Amino acid sequence: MDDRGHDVAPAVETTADEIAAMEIRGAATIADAAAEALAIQAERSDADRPDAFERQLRAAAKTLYETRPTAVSLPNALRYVLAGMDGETVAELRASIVDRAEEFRRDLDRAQSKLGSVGANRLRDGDVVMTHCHSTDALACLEAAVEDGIEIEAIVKETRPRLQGHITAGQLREWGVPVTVIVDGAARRYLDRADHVLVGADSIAADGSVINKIGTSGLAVLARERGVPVTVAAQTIKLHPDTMTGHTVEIERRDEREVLDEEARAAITDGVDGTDDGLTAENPAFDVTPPRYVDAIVTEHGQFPPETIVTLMRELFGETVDEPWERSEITG
Ligand SMILES: O=C(COP(=O)(O)O)[C@H](O)[C@H](O)COP(=O)(O)O
Repeated sequence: MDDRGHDVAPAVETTADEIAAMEIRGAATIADAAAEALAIQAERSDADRPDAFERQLRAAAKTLYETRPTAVSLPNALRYVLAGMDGETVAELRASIVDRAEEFRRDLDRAQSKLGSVGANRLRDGDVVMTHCHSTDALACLEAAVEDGIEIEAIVKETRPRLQGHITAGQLREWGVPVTVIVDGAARRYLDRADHVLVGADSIAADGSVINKIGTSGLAVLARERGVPVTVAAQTIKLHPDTMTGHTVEIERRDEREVLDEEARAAITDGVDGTDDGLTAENPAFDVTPPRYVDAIVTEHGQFPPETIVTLMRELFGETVDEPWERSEITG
């Protein structure tokens, strides 16, 4: 039994804790880790009956699902793997989950490299690309461009409060791309030098809205003002099926101490008598960029103006939103 009251393998709990603590982070990486964790649950299950095995798998999925609410790649991954659970015996069920998780992880990889080639087509020699946060889908486009011999430069927003921009900067330097790191507030000034804004996504809604790291929407508005095109790199696992029926995407609110730690709080309240209940910090982790500020969404199926993404969603999910991220209850 884990701290969340679910009967799951310790390795699944560890993965869930790492996702919650953002040691595993970024929508695609979270999906990959969740699929791997379900395979581990299947491999290590001590269930002696098929119904007990299924219950454990659904409990593991629930434990993973409850970690972070915004990246739809997480429930999409869990549902996809669970939907492949098939067999009459524990051994058959186990094999089906392990195979399905492997297939999922392979497809995720393939989709990202395909998307990378599509996105690289938007870049030309000498282009300067401004990034926000750290997105493996966005980086796949830049990697493909570098591999094609296209010379690019990057302006990397540091991305407060967790500074994921530093991860982006490190990766780009490894590939030999010249990088300028800026504070988030300097974006407007540096957009004058940028030819593209390139970001990832945690979820894409049916109306083409892009849900990504807090600060993305402000950057997109500024980019429109400056006439710099905004490209969103997002595999179809980021398409949010529930938004096809009018649901909105939950925005994660993280601990205020990420914004204002105890030392900073103490410095601000120095001289205030007693407990200063009047000082709070807000820490929404994501925001919503309306489709009118986005020029293109790049997926493994090609690139789309955001307003047309619903057509791709209908093609992939059908009217019943069954495919390819098949619906199946995460809990039993
Ligand atoms: O907003 C973030 C990460 O937020 P956090 O650091 O809070 O998880 C990334 O842009 C998307 O998840 C896409 O990443 P990827 O392209 O790797 O899926």
